[in-house]
Amino acid sequence: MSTKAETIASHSTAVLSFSQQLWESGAATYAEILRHPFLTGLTDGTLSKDAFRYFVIQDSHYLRAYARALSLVSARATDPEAVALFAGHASDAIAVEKELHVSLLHGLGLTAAAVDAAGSGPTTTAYASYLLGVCATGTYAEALAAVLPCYWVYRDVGRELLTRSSPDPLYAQWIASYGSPEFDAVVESVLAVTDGLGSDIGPSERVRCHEHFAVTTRYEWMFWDAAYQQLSWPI
Ligand SMILES: Cc1ncc(CN)c(N)n1
Repeated sequence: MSTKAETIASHSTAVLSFSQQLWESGAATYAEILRHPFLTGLTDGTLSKDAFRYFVIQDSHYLRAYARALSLVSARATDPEAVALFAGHASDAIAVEKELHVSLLHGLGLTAAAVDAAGSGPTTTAYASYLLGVCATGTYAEALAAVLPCYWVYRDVGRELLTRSSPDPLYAQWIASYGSPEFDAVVESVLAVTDGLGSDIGPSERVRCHEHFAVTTRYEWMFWDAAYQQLSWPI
């Protein structure tokens, strides 16, 4: 039986691009994400507004941390185009929090003050801490592998959900934003940067990249699950 490192190394010599190799580490979780009742409830309109409210509030907190993580990815990049790409995405994450969430929050009867008062929940805090930890202390490739599911999972979920949309206008608005051609172009640019790194990465760093990708894909599932259950701090 081959070890995890040998399996990953054999993929790296196969025809798969680096991003496709990483995707394999999160593929089983991605299949579960599509089946999660939060997402099926978005498209059939049965998701409770309280669960969606929780999600939008927590996503505001998440996007603040995500912007800081992307700034760290930008600082670790050496290619000037990648530096500019991730710095731009960090700035965009702040803008998304302001624009998309302001309109969604308004539609949900929430205010920015309510978002601040709710604070970052347990799953948001854990996910954000993991991202920031890897981006601050890992290599550039590790940082990229950790943030990649945030782009890629949302793009693919957006695409998938767009085929079904939602009878609920607020849910349809959220689905349209991640299923848009503009977001697709953003994700493709990050996948191109990821694939450009593939041959420069050593075996142990490659294993860590796969671990980060698998963990943050799991956190994506957990983020929707936390909203579905409206998880709060136990103490
Ligand atoms: C939790 C989470 N993950 C990813 C995304 C898309 N950037 C998001 N808005 N929120």
